[in-house]
Amino acid sequence: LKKYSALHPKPAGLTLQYGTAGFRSKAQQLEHVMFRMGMLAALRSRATGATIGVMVTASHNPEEDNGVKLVDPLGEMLHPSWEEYATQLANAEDQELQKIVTDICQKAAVNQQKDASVFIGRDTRPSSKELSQAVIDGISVLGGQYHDYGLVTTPQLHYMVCCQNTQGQYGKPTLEGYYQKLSKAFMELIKKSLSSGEAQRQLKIDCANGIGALKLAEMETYFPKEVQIQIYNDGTKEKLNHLCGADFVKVHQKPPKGLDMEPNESCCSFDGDADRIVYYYKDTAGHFHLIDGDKIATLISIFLKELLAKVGQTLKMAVVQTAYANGSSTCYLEETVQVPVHCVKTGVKHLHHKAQEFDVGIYFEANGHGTVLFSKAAENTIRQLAKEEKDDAKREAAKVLENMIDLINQTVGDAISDMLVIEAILALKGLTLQQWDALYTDFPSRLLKVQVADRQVIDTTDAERRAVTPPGLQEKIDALVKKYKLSRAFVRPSGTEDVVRVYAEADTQENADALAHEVSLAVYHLAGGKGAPPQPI
Ligand SMILES: CC(=O)N[C@H]1[C@@H](OP(=O)(O)O)O[C@H](CO)[C@@H](O)[C@@H]1O
Ligand SMILES: [Mg+2]
Repeated sequence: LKKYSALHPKPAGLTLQYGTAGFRSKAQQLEHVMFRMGMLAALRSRATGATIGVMVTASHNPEEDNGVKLVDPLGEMLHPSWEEYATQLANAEDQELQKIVTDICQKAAVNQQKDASVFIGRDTRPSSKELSQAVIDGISVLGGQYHDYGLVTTPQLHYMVCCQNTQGQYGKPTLEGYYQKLSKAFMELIKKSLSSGEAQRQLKIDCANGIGALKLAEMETYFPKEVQIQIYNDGTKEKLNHLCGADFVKVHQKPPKGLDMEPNESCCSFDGDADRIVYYYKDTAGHFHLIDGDKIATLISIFLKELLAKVGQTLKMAVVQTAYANGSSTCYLEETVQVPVHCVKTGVKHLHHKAQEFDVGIYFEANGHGTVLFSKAAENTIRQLAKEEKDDAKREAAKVLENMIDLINQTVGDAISDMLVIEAILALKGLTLQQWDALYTDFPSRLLKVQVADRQVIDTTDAERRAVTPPGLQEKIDALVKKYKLSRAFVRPSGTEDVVRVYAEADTQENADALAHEVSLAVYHLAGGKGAPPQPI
C-alpha cells in the first residue's frame, strides 16, 4: 500500500467533498482520489459480494476537469451510507491510509479474504486514461480483480454492472449485448409505427464532443434504416462540452455550436458522458424551443398511462421531480395527465430511490437526466400478459410495454436509451416535436449562481425548497416572491460546484429575471457573498 500510494500522492492540504455525483475537480488534483476510489470499490465489492463499477468522468464539466462515479451492484449510484467512507479515504493523508482502510473494514463488516471484482469505464477526456490506470492500481493493491471496459458512456457501465450481478438476467455484460438489447426492443416498437405508414424519422444529435458520439457511431449499424441519425460535435474538431451539449443548451436556452438547424428539424443534445438528453427545434420564425427533462417525463407518463389502461392493470405509477422542475410541468402532470408527482432533493440518487417505491416510477431532472423504473412485480405481470393474454388489444399493449421495459435503461438515466424511447413514442403516437412541445407552456424561469465564502452556511429543508439557515434568508425570499405574480424561488448550495444556486419562476421572463436577481442579492448579503455583488441580468 505504501509503495503504490506513493505513486499517486495526495497534494498536501487538499480536501475534496463527495458531491451530488461523486468527486469532481481539476484533473491534476485527482490521481490520489482515483487510486483510493479503486480501493474503495474493492472494499465495497467485498462488502456486497458483488461487482462494483468505477466510471472516470466529469460529465458536463469542462475538459480540464475530471471525476469519478461509483456504481453499486444493481447499477445504482453508490449507497449514501458509503459516501462518508469515500470522503475519508479520499482525504486521508498518505500515512493514514492503512488505518482508514482497517476502520472501514471494521465499520462496514468487510471480509478482507473475500474476492473483489470491479468494472471500470472512462469518458474521452485527455486525462481519463491515466486516471483510470490509478483506479486499477487501487483495486490491485487490495488484491481485487478488474475488467476495464475502456471508453464507454456512464450508463453503459451501469448496465454492465447490473448484467453481471444479475447473472445475465438484465442482459449480456458487453457493449454488443447492450446494443443488441436496445436495438431489438426499438425495432419491435418502431415496426408497429412503420406498418402504419410513418415517414422516415430524422434526428440531429449534438454529442457534446464526447463519448456519446463514439458509442452512437458503433450502434448505428444496429438501427433500422427508417431511422436516420446525424451525429454532430463528435469530438474530432472541438473541445468536450465547449459551447455544446445538454447542459449548455439547457442553461443557456440556445442551440449548441456546431449544429445547423433548419426550421422544425428534430434535434437533441447529449452531455459529456451521455447520461442526459434534451430535445429542441427552431420554429419557422426562428425561435428556439427547448424540450427538457420535464417534458420528456410528461411524454413518457402519458404514453405509459395509456398503455397501462389498455392492459387493464391498476399499477401504481408516479413521477418524481426536483424543485428545479418547471411549475407548469408539475401542474400539467397532476391536473391533466392525472399522475401523482413527488418532489425530492437534487441528485439522481434521490430521484432513483423515490421512484423505486412505485410499480412504475418515472423520474427526470429538468436538465434531462432520468429514466423509468418498473418494479419486479409489474415487470412480471406485463411479461406474462404479453405472452398469455387472450384479448388481442390487451396483449398487444402488454407487448409494447414489454419492449419499453427492455428499451429503457433502468439502472440510470441514459441519453441513448432515452432517445430511442422518445423516438419510439413519437413514432407510435404519430406526434411531431412541435405537438409534443405544445402539451404545456413552461413558466418563465431563471437559474443563477452566486459566489459565497462558504456555501455550507446555507442549509435547506422541504426537498431543498426552503432555507433554514442563515437566519433571515428564507423570510427575505418569501417577501421577494410576494412581489411577483405566479412566482416561486429557492436557493441551495450546489453539490458539484463551489456556488449557491438560485432558481426563480414568475409570470414573465423579465419578472423571473428580476426575482432571481433580487434573491441573488439576498444570498450575497446574508450568506457571505464573495467578490462583486451579483449584477442584474
Ligand atoms: C440545477 C442542476 O441542474 N443541478 C445538477 C448538478 O447538481 P448541483 O448539486 O446543483 O451542482 O449536477 C448534478 C450531477 O450531474 C445533477 O444531478 C443536478 O441536477
Ligand atoms: Mg452526465
